[in-house]
Order: sequence, then structure tokens, then C-alpha cells
Amino acid sequence: MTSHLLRKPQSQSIGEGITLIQEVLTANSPLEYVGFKLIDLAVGAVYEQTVEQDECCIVALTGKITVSEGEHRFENIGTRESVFEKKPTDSVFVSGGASFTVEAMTPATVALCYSPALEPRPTKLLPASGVGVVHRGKYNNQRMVHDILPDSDPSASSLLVVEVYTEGGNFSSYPPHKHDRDLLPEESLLEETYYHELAPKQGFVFQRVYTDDRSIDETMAVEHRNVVIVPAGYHPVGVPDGYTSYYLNVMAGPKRIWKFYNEPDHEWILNRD
Ligand SMILES: O=C(O)C[C@@H](O)[C@H](O)C(=O)CO
Repeated sequence: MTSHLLRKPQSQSIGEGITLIQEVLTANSPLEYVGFKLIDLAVGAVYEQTVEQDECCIVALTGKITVSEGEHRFENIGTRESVFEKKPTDSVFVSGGASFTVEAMTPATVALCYSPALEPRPTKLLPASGVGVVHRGKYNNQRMVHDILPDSDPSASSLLVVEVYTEGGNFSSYPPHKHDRDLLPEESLLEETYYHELAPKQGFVFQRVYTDDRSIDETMAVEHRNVVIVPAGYHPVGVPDGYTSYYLNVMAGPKRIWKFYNEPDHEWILNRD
């Protein structure tokens, strides 16, 4: 059966030295608020874009890049050659109407995370040193989170961006939770994309996306550089022994608050000693 929520990587040349690996837009997906692109850049390649109605978080996933927007120039940013160095990286936030360039100073992979610009915000460097590192969970539910653009940081008007590392034999985004109802203070409505990487690369993880009424219920074998789209519902990830999982989450919705709702059947997992 063809999955509507799983996107395999492509390899489309979109300019000199620029390869488009993933492109999830509101125009080619069920999403209304979240967009995601992943590009590989050869040394010296320059990616250019104007964000019209959106805001964008440019994440230097790997390699060194220089990002320019108007009078702003952030040179040689990026901290790692592989996401599995497990250290935070640098990002740049740009708001609606801005034109920016990303130039690769070394071979680089860049994640472009989009959501509607609900209010104007200044262009800003989000340095690795400002990324919060959080360890969550116990037993086989442990993961490490890098908060690149959490809801406590007002730099963006709708965008939320986090990185999550899960070691083999563990689950994350677990026990299952969702955020698909605009029902604050109990729950916020946030769509989401998951960009996955695996170490070693031949690994896979399982991700299930399902709603209470099971109108969405897909369990996917997710491989290196795949994207999983979460328009609604619970979205746990399970990682087989021997492999480390990395994913980059982009979330957005009508309100910039991450308030999730745990599936009641599984909430007991949180309350163990
Ligand atoms: O397992 C975690 O703590 C990470 C998740 O919260 C993940 O960022 C997510 O599910 C966002 O809704």
C-alpha cells in the first residue's frame, strides 16, 4: 500500500551544486501550516530564496554555511560534520518578505523549516550555544532533545523546531501523544514533519501515526533521510537495537504553543517509579 505520510528522499538538481532531497509543501501535502525542505550543497553553491508569507528557520544540519539577509550576514555557521556528533548546531531565523542566501563554505546539508509568518519578527542567528539540551524519559523511553526554536523562545511567530536523538531499543514521542485540537489550555493544534536520519545508515525505525477514530492509522518503516508527515494524531517512534535515531521536528499551527495530549490508555507509562 502506498503511504500518504512517508516521503522517500529524492535527488533533484535545482541549481549549480544544489540538490533537493526533500520538499514537503502545503501544495504537495495534507499540511496547512508546515513546510520542510532539505538541500545538499556542494562547496561554493549558493541557494537563494524569498519567503513571502512564511517565516523560515535555516538549520545548518551539517557542514559550514554563510547566511545573508539584507544587512545581516552570519558567516561560517554550523558546528558538525554529522548530526550524530550529537551536539547542537547553529540556525538562522528569517521572517516573511525576507530574501536570503545560503552559501556552502564546506559540503553542507541544510534544513529549511517553514510556517506562516503570523507577525513580523527580525532576522536572527539562533546560535548552537543557545540551544537547550534536554534529556527526557526513563527505562526504554529515553531520548535527548535539542530545543532549536521552542515555544519559550519568542524569535518566531508560529514556527517550532526541535531535534531528537533516540538510542536503539528505545521509543520517543512516547507514550503516544498528539496535538491536533485547538483546545487550549488542554491541547494545541500543531501539524508536524519528522525528518529522520539513522546511524548506521542502513537502519530503520518504526513510526505510527494514528488518530482516535483511526481515520489515520499508518505504521511506517522509516529509513535514512525519509520524512514522515503528521497532519494529526499520535506519532510514536520505535528504534531497533543497534541503531541510533535522529529526527528534526518542525511544528506549526494557529497558536505557537506546544501543548500535547497523551493517549489515556498509555499514560500509566509515565507514572512508573
Ligand atoms: O520524545 C520526545 O520528547 C520528542 C517529541 O516530543 C517530539 O518532539 C514530538 O513528538 C513533538 O510533538
